[in-house]
Amino acid sequence: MVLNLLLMEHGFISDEPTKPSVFDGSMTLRPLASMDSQLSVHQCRFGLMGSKDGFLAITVDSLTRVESPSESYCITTTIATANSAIKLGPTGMENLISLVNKIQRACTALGDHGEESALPTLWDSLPAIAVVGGQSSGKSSVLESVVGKDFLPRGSGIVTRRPLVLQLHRIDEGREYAEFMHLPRKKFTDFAAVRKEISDETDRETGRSKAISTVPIHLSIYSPNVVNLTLVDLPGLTKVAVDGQPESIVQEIENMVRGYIEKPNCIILAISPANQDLATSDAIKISREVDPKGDRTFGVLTKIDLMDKGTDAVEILEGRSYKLQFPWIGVVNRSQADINKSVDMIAARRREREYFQSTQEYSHLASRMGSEYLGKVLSKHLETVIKSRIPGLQSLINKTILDLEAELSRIGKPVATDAGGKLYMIMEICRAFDQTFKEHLDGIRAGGDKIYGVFDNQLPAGLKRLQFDKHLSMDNVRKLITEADGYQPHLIAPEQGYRRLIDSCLVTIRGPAEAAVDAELKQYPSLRMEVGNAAVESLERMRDDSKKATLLLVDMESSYLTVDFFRKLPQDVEKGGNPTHSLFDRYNDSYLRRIARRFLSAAGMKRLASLKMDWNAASATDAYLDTLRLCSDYKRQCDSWRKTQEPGSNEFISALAAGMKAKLIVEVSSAVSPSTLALAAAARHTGGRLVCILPEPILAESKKVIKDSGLKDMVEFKTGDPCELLSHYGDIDFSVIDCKNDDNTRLLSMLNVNPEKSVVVANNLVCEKKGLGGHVKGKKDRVQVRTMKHPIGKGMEITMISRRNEIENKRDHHGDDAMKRNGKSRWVFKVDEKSGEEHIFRVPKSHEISHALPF
Ligand SMILES: Nc1nc2c(ncn2[C@@H]2O[C@H](COP(=O)(O)OP(=O)(O)OP(=O)(O)O)[C@@H](O)[C@H]2O)c(=O)[nH]1
Repeated sequence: MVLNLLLMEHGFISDEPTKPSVFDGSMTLRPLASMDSQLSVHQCRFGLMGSKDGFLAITVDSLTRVESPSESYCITTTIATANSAIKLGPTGMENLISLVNKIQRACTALGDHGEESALPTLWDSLPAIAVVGGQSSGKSSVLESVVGKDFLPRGSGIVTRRPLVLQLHRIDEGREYAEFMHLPRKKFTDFAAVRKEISDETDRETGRSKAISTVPIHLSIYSPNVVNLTLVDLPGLTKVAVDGQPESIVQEIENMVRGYIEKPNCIILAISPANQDLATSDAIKISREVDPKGDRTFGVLTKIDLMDKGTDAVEILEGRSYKLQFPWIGVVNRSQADINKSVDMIAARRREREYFQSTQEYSHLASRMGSEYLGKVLSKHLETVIKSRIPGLQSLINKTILDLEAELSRIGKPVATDAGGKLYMIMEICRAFDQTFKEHLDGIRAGGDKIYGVFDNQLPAGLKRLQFDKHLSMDNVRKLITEADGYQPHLIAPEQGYRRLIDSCLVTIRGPAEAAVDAELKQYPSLRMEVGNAAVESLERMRDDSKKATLLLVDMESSYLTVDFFRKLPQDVEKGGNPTHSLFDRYNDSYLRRIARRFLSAAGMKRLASLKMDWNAASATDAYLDTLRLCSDYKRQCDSWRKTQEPGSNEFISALAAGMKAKLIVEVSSAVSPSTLALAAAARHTGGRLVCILPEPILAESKKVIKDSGLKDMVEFKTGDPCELLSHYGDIDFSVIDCKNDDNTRLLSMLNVNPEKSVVVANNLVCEKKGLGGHVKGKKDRVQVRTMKHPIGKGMEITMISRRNEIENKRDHHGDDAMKRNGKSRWVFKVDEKSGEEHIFRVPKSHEISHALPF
C-alpha cells in the first residue's frame, strides 16, 4: 500500500480508473489475474502497479521476509511484463524508450539500482548511458548540451562527487521541469535551483568536502526539447588525491566508475578533452578495459575549441588515431567564461553548430558533430539496443514473474492489518494445525502411529514395568509399615515410575506435534517458530498438569485400601519377623493400641457404631486387642484353627460388640470358632454375657477353649434346636449367626433384636447364602435398619438396628457417604452396593472426586 501510494505520487500509477497509467503504451502487457490487488506491506516490501486496462507492472524491491530475520533475503527486481506480442507502432521505439525510462524510474523509486543481489535485477538489464572521463574533461557540460539545459554544477577541480542518474523524458507540450527522487512532488522549473539542489544534496551525503559517495542522485527532466534517455554522470577519474581527499579516492572513483560501465547493458560515453593527448585519456583507458571491442563505447571529444593553434582533432574524429565501433563525435561546450556570462544553451548550441560548419578542418564533419547530434545518436542507439534486448528483457521479466508468483504463493494470503483480522487468521491457522494433527492421528499423514504407540504400547508396557505386585506385596507393605509409624493408608505410590512414564509419553508426542506445525505453517517461518515454541511450552505446561493429575490419581489409588487389606495386616505381621515371638512380644501395648485404633478408624467401624448413642472406643480397642491375643495364642496351639478360622473377622466383631456396649450377645455356631472367643472377650469388656448355641458334638471342645481363655464366666453354652433356643431370648443386642448352618435364613428371621440398638452379623455367607437382607423380625416404622456387606472372611453381612431419628440425626448431608475432614485432606467412605465392599479414600481437601468414583 505504501508503495502504491509512492508510485501514485510519482505518477507511475493512476488512482483514477479512467486515467491511463504512465505504463500505458503500445505494449500489450500480460495481466496477472492472481496479482490483481496490492500486497500488504506487512508481508513484504513490494507493490503492484497498473491501471484498469489490463496493464500491469510489478515492482519489487528488497523483498524481505519480515517474519524471519534468519531467513531474510532480497529480491531486487522490477517487472514490466510484456508478452510475446509486443507491437511497435510508428512511434513505437520512442514509446519503448519512454517505457524503459519509466521502468528505470520505477526501479530507482523502489531501490533497484542494480546493486549486488542474489537475483538479476531489471535495472541491470535495462540499457543506460554512463558518462566517464577524467576530471574536468567536460562530462557535465556534455550532459547539459544533450539536455539543452544549464542545470549541472560545473567548474574546475572535482565538482561531480556523487553519481547523477539523469532521466530525460520528452513531453509533447508544457513547461519543462525537473524532479528529484529525494524530493518527490517538488517540480523545479528554475534550473539554477536544480543545480543548487544537486550541490546541496551532494554536500548532504559527503559534507562540504572533496570526498565522494557512491549513493546516486536521481534527477528527471521533463521537456519537449529532450530525447528519451537515461544518462549517468559520474565523478571524474583522477590520478592524484588533492588536499582534503584521502589517498584512496583515486581507486574509489575508479571502482565506482567501473561498477557502472562494466555492466554489459551500459553504453559508455567516453569523454576526452581534445586539448590533451588522447593517449592520456582516462576515459579511453577505462572503457577499453571493460569494452575492449568498443561495441558499446561512444567516443566524445570536448574542448576542441581549446586546442592549440595549428593543431586539430580531425584524425581522432575520423577514427584514425583511435578507432571505435562508433564514430567519434566532437562537441564544443560552453567555456567557463561563457558560463560566467550566462550564455544560454540555445545560443551555445547555435554557436557550436556554427563552429563546426565554419571551421575549415571540421566542416566536412559538421553534420556528424555537436551536442544535438550526439543526443540523437545516443537516442537512436538506445532504441536499437532496447530492441535487441527485448527478448532477454521479456524472458527476465517472465522468469521474475514466475519467481514472484511462486514467492507469493509461498508467502500466502495477505495478512490482515487490524487486530481482529490477525486474530481470525491465527485462529484459522490453529484450526488448520488442529486438523493436521488429527490427520496424523487418523493415518492420513505420517507420524500419528507414534502417539498411538505411546498409549497403546508404551504406556501399558511402562505400567507393567512398574512392578506393582512387588510394591504391593505384603512383605513390602510390612516393611513400609514397620519403617513408618504404623499403618499409613497412602503407603504405596510408585510416583517415580509414573513420572518417568509421563515424561517419555510427552516427549514422544512432541514429534508429531512439531511435524503438524511444520506442515501447516511452512509459509510463515517466524509464526511457525512461535507456534512451535508455544506448542512445546504448552506441552511443558501440560506436563506439569498431567503430572499433578496423575499423581492425584496415584494418591487416590494408593489410598484405596479395603478393610480386607487392613484385616490381613495383623495376620501378616504375625507371620513375619521371628516366628518364635508372638505379636505381643514384638510390639508394646501402646503400639498395638495405635494399630487397633487406626484399623478401627480406617475400617469405618467407629462410623458404623457411632450411629448408636453410646459408643465406647476404648472398650472396642481393648476387645480388639484381647481377641487378637486370644486368637493368636489359640491358633498356635491348634492346627485345625489355623486352617479353618476366618482371619480378622473376629477382632472386628469383638470390637463392634464391645464398642456398642452389647449386654446380651447371642451366637449360633456350627463349629468350634474363634468368634466365640471374640464375642466372649467383648462380653467381658461390656459386662454382658454371651449365649452360644451350638451342636452337641462340639460343646466339650468349645467349653475347653473358653475355659482355657479365662472366659468361662461370660459364656452360656446351649445345645439343641437353635430355632427353638433362640426364641427364648429377647432384646438381643448383638447376634452372630453362622450361615454355614442350613437353617440360617430361618434363624436370622427369628432373632428378637433390641429395637433400640442391635447388630446382627451374618457370618460365612458362602455359596449364595443370603443374610438378613434387612428383614428384621417385628420391625416397627420407627426402627431404622441398615445392612452392609463386608468382604470379611468368606463374606459378612452386618445389619444395624436403631431408632430412626438417631440414625438420621447422625447421617450427614452426604447420605451414605460419611466424610471426615481435617485440615489437609478428607476421608471419603464408599460402599459398593453390589459387593458390599467398603472403600475408603483419602483425598486432598481441594479435590472433589465423588464424580470420578464408580459408586
Ligand atoms: N571552452 C570549452 N570549455 C569547456 C568545454 N567543455 C567543458 N569546458 C569547461 O571545462 C570545465 C569543466 O567542465 P565540466 O563539465 O565541469 O567537467 P566535468 O568533467 O564534468 O568535471 P568534473 O565533474 O569535476 O569531473 C568547465 O569550466 C567547462 O566550462 C568545451 O568544449 N570548451
